[in-house]
Amino acid sequence: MLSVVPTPITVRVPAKVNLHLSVGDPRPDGYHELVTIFQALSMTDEVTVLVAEEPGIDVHGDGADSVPTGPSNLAWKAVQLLAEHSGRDPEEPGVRLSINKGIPVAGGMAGGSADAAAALLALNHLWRLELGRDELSEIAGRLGSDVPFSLQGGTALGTGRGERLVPVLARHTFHWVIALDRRGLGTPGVYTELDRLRAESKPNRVGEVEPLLEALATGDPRQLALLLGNDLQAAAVSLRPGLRRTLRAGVQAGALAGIVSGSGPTCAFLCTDADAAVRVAAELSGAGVCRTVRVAHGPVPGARIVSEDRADRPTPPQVHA
Ligand SMILES: C[C@@](CO)(OP(=O)(O)O)[C@H](O)COP(=O)(O)OP(=O)(O)OC[C@H]1O[C@@H](n2ccc(N)nc2=O)[C@H](O)[C@@H]1O
Ligand SMILES: Nc1ncnc2c1ncn2[C@@H]1O[C@H](COP(=O)(O)OP(=O)(O)O)[C@@H](O)[C@H]1O
Repeated sequence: MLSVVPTPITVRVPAKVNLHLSVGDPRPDGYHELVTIFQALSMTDEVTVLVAEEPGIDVHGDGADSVPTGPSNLAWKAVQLLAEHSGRDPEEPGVRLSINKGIPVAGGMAGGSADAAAALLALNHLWRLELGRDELSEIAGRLGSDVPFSLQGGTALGTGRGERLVPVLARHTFHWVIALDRRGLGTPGVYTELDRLRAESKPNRVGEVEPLLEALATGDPRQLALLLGNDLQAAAVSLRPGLRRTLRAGVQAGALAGIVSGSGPTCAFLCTDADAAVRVAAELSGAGVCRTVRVAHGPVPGARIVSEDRADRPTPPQVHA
């Protein structure tokens, strides 16, 4: 018997940085109420989904060794949730995932969330579910607080756990230098450390978000640099004191400002323009304060299909006997 097998679908999905991250008190469900501004950056993962009798995941690229390939992989959880949602057997979804990591693992740049968002979008097409963005975003929010933003991309205001999003006007491109640390930091531990610090002293809190929204609208990186703020930074630095040196080194290298990205330990440095970012990156890599340095820009779009060769297209499909 002949059966037509849809060809694989690849989705490219961006990392994020939080330009503003205001963390409230813990809620009864253990999450913290946030007011955050996400920006999607030009560091990306690629996730390919393909129909396969033998389900599974393979992971390639930077940090692949520390990404789980079993059921705890967030992208696999996305496969199972979407299978369940669409009446398939979540234990036998009949697909393989191939993940190519360009986003640092456990770096505070939402790499796992990005892969989950990519898997949702790719399967929506592979399985021809035709779910709209709102429905996908609702499913994404059940996988993790950052997953809806990985789908949406651009620049957005996040509230609630970070999953309720409103797009933000940011007409200009901002240029960043990203300093990757040698080891990751676990997100829950960083939130717990912030609660601990707050119980014993009164660490500074970031201010209101409105001035930062105005700076984004003007597109002036100097104005934006003055307003970057992250309540989790103190907790990340407390757990990883070496980050203080990294943050200082980036500014000494010529960045306008530096910030810990989300729960860290990655640090993001805002630069005046693309040339300045290249200069800062070169100097920072020579300072020996981090594992590696990259240049990125934002905002960029959220998860999007970069290769699609569906059976209903004029190109011939693969045919398996
Ligand atoms: C800190 C942030 C900032 O954008 O990102 P990362 O730096 O980790 O990428 C996010 O809040 C991380 O979002 P995400 O990684 O999706 O977190 P989730 O899977 O939903 O939750 C993991 C754990 O983080 C804590 N958590 C997360 C979100 C939130 N608003 N309050 C919390 O306290 C909880 O301990 C939760 O059990
Ligand atoms: N697809 C995935 N990519 C990366 N990490 C994953 C993935 N699925 C599960 N994880 C686990 O999630 C943890 C957090 O990873 P990641 O999402 O990259 O960081 P962060 O939450 O700091 O943004 C990792 O330590 C890893 O064990």
